[in-house]
Amino acid sequence: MLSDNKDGCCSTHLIDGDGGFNVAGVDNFMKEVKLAECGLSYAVVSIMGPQSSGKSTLLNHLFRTNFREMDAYKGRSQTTKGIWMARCVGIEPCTIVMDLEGTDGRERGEDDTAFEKQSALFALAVSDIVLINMWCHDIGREQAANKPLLKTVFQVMMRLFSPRKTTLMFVIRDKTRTPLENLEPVLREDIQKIWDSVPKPQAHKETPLSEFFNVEVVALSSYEEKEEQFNEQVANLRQRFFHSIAPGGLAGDRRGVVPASGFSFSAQQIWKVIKENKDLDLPAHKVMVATVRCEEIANEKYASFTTNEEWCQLEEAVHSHSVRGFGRKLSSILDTCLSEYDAEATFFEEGVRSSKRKQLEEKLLQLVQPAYQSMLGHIRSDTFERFKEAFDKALKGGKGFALAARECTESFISRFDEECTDAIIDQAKWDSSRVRDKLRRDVDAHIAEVCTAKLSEVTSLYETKLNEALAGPVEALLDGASDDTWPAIRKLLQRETDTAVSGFAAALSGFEMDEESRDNMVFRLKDYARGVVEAKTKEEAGRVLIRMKDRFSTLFSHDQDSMPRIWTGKEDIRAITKTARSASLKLLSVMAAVRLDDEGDNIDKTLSLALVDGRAGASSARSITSVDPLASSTWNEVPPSKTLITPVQCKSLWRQFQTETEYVVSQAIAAQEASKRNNNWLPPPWAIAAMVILGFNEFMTLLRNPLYLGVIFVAYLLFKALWVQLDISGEFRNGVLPGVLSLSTKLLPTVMNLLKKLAEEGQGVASGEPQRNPAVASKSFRGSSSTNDSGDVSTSAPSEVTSENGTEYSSSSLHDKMQ
Ligand SMILES: Nc1nc2c(ncn2[C@@H]2O[C@H](COP(=O)(O)OP(=O)(O)OP(=O)(O)O)[C@@H](O)[C@H]2O)c(=O)[nH]1
Repeated sequence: MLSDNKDGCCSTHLIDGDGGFNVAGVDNFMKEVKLAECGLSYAVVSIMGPQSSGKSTLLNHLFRTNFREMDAYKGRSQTTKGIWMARCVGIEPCTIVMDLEGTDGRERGEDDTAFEKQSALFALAVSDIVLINMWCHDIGREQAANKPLLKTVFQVMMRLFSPRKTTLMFVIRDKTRTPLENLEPVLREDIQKIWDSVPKPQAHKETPLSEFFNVEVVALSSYEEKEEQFNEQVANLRQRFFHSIAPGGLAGDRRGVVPASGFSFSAQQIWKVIKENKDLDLPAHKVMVATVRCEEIANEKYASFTTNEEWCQLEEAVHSHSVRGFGRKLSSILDTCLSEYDAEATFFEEGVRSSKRKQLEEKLLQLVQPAYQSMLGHIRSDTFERFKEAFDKALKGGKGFALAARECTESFISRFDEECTDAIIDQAKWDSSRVRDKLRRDVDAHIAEVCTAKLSEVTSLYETKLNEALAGPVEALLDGASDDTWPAIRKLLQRETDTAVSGFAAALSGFEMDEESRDNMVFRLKDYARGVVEAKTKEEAGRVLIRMKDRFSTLFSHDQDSMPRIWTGKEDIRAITKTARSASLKLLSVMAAVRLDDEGDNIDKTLSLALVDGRAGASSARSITSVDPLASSTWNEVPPSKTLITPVQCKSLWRQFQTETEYVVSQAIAAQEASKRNNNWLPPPWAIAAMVILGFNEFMTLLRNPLYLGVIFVAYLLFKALWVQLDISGEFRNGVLPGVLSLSTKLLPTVMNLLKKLAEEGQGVASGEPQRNPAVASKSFRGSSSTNDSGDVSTSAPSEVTSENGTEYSSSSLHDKMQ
């Protein structure tokens, strides 16, 4: 029910005739006249007076409104029902005027809940200026129509806890010739009388009327009879409503005024209280209105913040990555939101306004906090990742570990602080120290992890170096076991350890470790070096028997020039064996214990005495000295931790060694004897001399008759062929009797075969085919091959035997037999 005229006046039914508050109508009216934007710069004027006393006519002329007026020709009857509201046209600041239903009407009752009283109280509560319309002729009259009205006004005024000072403007209508100067005192006297007659609460018993009201009086000519004058006087009166709220203006003290945006709610609540017939506490009402309105504004601003595009984008972005200028952007959005609240709530009661602002701020900050935490999380993880990269780069660039760690930590923690400052929301001032602590912990943990990895890298590097520098040489030194082996190993260990330790200490210097930790690490490296030597020695001790056999074999089968030995019979096999065994025993004694601490021991002597030197006499003295020095599981001077081969094990190993080398020695002895036999093939010199002297005649006969020589030569060839065919020397190798038996079985077939071959060859000669003598060819071939096999052997007849035997006696053959 909103009406508008062409002049821009807008009016609405505020309260209908049944006392119903037109909420929608008022809200529409407020939007239409943009009342909410007025803040405190607005005034409310209301008019009350007897029914059909020309109120609407006056208001329409005074404020250019469009209230319904009674048609003059229809007679006096009620036109205005309830309360109407309109905006005054052309009056600044915005002035709202309310036209109240006329009093004294026959339609309403007289009790306290009468609409007349309720609307009067409402008008007093919300208006700055109340116009009281009265007929001029009612002034001074005892039964005047305005008296009950004034009584009502003064009575309801008491129901306001802290009444505001309202301007009561008495508008005298249809003024007579009596000038206003004469009328006014009479009117004021009437008013005073009514004030005095009104029962007042104890607190206001003595309070004068002027405490509650500014009383103004104006008189207007009759609109119906002197319209021109009426219009002129109304125009003058209109001037008084311009800037009515300014100091000294027509409006009252405006103590209970609520900001324009809260007008609708305030009016509604006041009407509600009045309808419930309760007293009106305006200050409390003001606070209540402020509370409700500020909350409404705050909720509105909160809602508009949640849908703010800029904020939504920022929130979405910060979920996935860090946003530059996050704090600045968010602070600005929050600031705008709070400023808007401030602007709208500025005229409401300060205490309420601030507390609601605080609540709004808290709610907003609660809303944005996850985004801030997310931002801090991004800053932390980004900083940490960048720290790791920079730290790695610094280390690769050769910077000392501790220095790099210190510089990178400082640099990235301060970068984190900078970025946190960038993310700080002005309104919140949240503390980022917990996230900073977490970053610090992550950084420290990473440094510790890298430190451990780098230290183990450096350690394993130097351990590898030590391993390379020690394992091979130690093996070589142990292989050439002698009295100097352990001194040499100790020297090698010392030298290599010193080299490694100096390099290791230099590498550790960058870590700036405390002295104790560094010493511990150096100590562990030294220990490792010893461990390498010990492990190598242990490994070699595990295959000492093979080493001993190798050494024995090498020494036994080779002469001083490392040439393979040929057992010609001149060698002293016993001495050679003893030397080789002593050397092998040295190997055993060297590997029996780890001697890195240069503490003398008698292992070598004990072993020599027990196994080599003392052995000759041992058998004879066995019955006398029953104590075996090797019958023990520990060496006297060596702790068990350093013992690799116990005395008992040495003994057992030596027995095994002897058993396994015995065959080689016996083979050598056999070879030597065979060699001796071969060398003794020719008869002794005296026999040769006897043969020459005694066979001189036969020799001369042969010289004289060459035919004998030819026969002898043929016989020799036959004999030689038989020798070769029957392998006579081979057959007799196993003894005389087996040789004779074997030859007797093979002789006849071989002779037959030989004769057959000769016959075939004779036949070949008879048929005139030139043919080589196969026996000669065979001999020539075998002779040359045997010469090749024997190498430097040059004896003629026995050379083949020697050469064949010589092959068997060579060092390699001996070795093969040992294996
Ligand atoms: N005598 C006289 N009559 C007037 C004056 N002004 C208006 N009227 C007449 O009084 C009658 C009622 O005028 P309204 O303006 O409707 O009066 P009202 O007080 O608004 O009436 P309700 O709203 O019903 O209480 C109309 O016929 C007017 O012409 C005036 O100054 N003097």
